[in-house]
Amino acid sequence: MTTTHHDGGVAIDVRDLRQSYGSFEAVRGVSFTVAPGELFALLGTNGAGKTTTIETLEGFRRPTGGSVRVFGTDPFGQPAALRPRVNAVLQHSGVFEELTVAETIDLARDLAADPLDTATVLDTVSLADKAGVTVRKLSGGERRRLDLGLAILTRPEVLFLDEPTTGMDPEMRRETWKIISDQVAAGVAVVLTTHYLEEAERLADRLAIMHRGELRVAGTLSEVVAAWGDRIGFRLPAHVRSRDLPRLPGAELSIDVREGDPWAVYTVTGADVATRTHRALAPLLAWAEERSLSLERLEARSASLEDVFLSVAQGDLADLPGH
Ligand SMILES: Nc1ncnc2c1ncn2[C@@H]1O[C@H](COP(=O)(O)OP(=O)(O)OP(=O)(O)O)[C@@H](O)[C@H]1O
Repeated sequence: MTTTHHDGGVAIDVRDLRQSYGSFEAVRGVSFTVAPGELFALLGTNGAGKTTTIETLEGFRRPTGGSVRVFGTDPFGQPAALRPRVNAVLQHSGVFEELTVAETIDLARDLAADPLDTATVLDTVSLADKAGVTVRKLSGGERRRLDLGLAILTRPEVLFLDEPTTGMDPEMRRETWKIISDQVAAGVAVVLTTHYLEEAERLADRLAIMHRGELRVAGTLSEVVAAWGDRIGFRLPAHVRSRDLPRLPGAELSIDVREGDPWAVYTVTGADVATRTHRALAPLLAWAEERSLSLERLEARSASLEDVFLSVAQGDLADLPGH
């Protein structure tokens, strides 16, 4: 019997998911939801557990703990109920090397209930001029585009994209982002894994950073970077030691090394960061003025997703606001 619950706008519901390979726990209590028309980006270090999470959502693995539901249905227990509604671009595509692009699309169409027509698929993924070329002869980026075409031709309501733009040049990547955002705009719920932070910045409605099987940070891009605060930084002037630097109100000082030189970095966190950053700058400039120091490469900026990612990757969670 098929039981499909309508979960008030939730397409994907992952609760305290755990997944082990033998005695090794690759996913250690992950929770998130994705709504129709929303793109959720799962970022993380190599081996963090992203692919394992996606494969569990696709029904390839039974969770060792917690639960996953897609439209209220258990993808491992009832895969047939979800097959018409879900599709994926996996890391390793399973296409036949000796078929042409058009033959590959036709084969996938034969298996689908209500597929897009071949010309539409070719046009959407800009492979019309490669229709007669065998898959073996496609470039890495073109193969990923074909994979995406095969995924969207079934008109899925949920799309799992596991590193969909790997091997693409910047132009093809941008075109692919447009294809993906068109899917989201049409109401598809998308879970995307990527190592390109810009890809997540451009596409994600919400994102999470995974490390060693756990979601360490999650939220919208602006929530994630706001929680990490602003940075005031400059190259440490010659003959100034870190202990000579002033304390600034609401800011925490650390010393980084950039391009081989020591840098002073003040991190400003808490509510109303922009005002606090502004207030911290005045005493810093006064301090430099009194000593006739010029603060080279002085910058005051919001944290970037890369700052947050690197902190998570380096595991210095003690420094991460909210942890
Ligand atoms: N079939 C398997 N058997 C045993 N261990 C596995 C298996 N598949 C994955 N792992 C391990 O589980 C952990 C999570 O792997 P997973 O592929 O989910 O990570 P990932 O975040 O997708 O990594 P990447 O970004 O490198 O693709 C890794 O330590 C990996 O070595």
